[in-house]
Amino acid sequence: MSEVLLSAKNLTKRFGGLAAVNDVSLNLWRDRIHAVIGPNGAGKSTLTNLLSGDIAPTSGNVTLGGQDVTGWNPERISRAGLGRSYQKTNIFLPFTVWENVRLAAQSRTPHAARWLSLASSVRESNERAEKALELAGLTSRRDSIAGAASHGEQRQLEIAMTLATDPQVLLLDEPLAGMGTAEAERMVQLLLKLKPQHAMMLVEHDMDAVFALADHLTVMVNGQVIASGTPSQVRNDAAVQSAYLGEEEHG
Ligand SMILES: Nc1ncnc2c1ncn2[C@@H]1O[C@H](COP(=O)(O)OP(=O)(O)OP(=O)(O)O)[C@@H](O)[C@H]1O
Repeated sequence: MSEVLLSAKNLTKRFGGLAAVNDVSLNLWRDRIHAVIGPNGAGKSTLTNLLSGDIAPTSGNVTLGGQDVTGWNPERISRAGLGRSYQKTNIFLPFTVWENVRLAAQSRTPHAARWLSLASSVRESNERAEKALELAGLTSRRDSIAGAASHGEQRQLEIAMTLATDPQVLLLDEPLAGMGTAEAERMVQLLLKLKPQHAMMLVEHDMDAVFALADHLTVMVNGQVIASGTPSQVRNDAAVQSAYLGEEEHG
């Protein structure tokens, strides 16, 4: 039986008179990929920012692993088990792939242990980094300079850096953006591999990937959820077709 790892209830975020996210509720389950789709300006990034703590909601709340995390800062939410990959890259380009993942793993070490360089904490973060590198399929690229890696490998590296923080919930912002067919296919396989251990929310414009990957879809327009359900329920929803999918010419 799958479990709910993150639950958002009646989330609203207002910017002045604009409700960028308007009364949105959703659950993220372990072993399920939940895609959030919608046209530009629908509120997908704002929703992601609300879940990760990058911005605080005007009203509503977020529960992570059964704990109310509403209003917590991103670092505290990350420590509570939420990992987020950003559209804009966080990679240190002159460093190697390994060094980037190692730094991300180290950020999870308590400050005191970090400064004292406790052997056990160094060992622990090395192990987390090794595991993340392997999960992301980058072990053979560990000594490559990140800046010299392909676009697809850099996106894999971002996921490895997120995994190094040992998250239960993954928020992935357009992981397929700018990828060619082969790279996109590799990323799809990676996300499917990560699925059993994680609850995943995917914001993605690539509709083929969304329909190939998602177990559940939430469709947003103008800050509101206009439909939510399985891909086939959403695909056949008249409101979705006229508001969004029709424009994509998706069969
Ligand atoms: N910091 C802000 N201040 C004011 N308005 C904002 C702010 N952030 C977002 N908005 C507005 O909120 C609405 C939702 O924006 P958001 O970026 O969440 O949409 P989106 O679905 O992620 O779009 P895209 O697919 O283009 O990334 C837009 O009208 C946007 O202009």
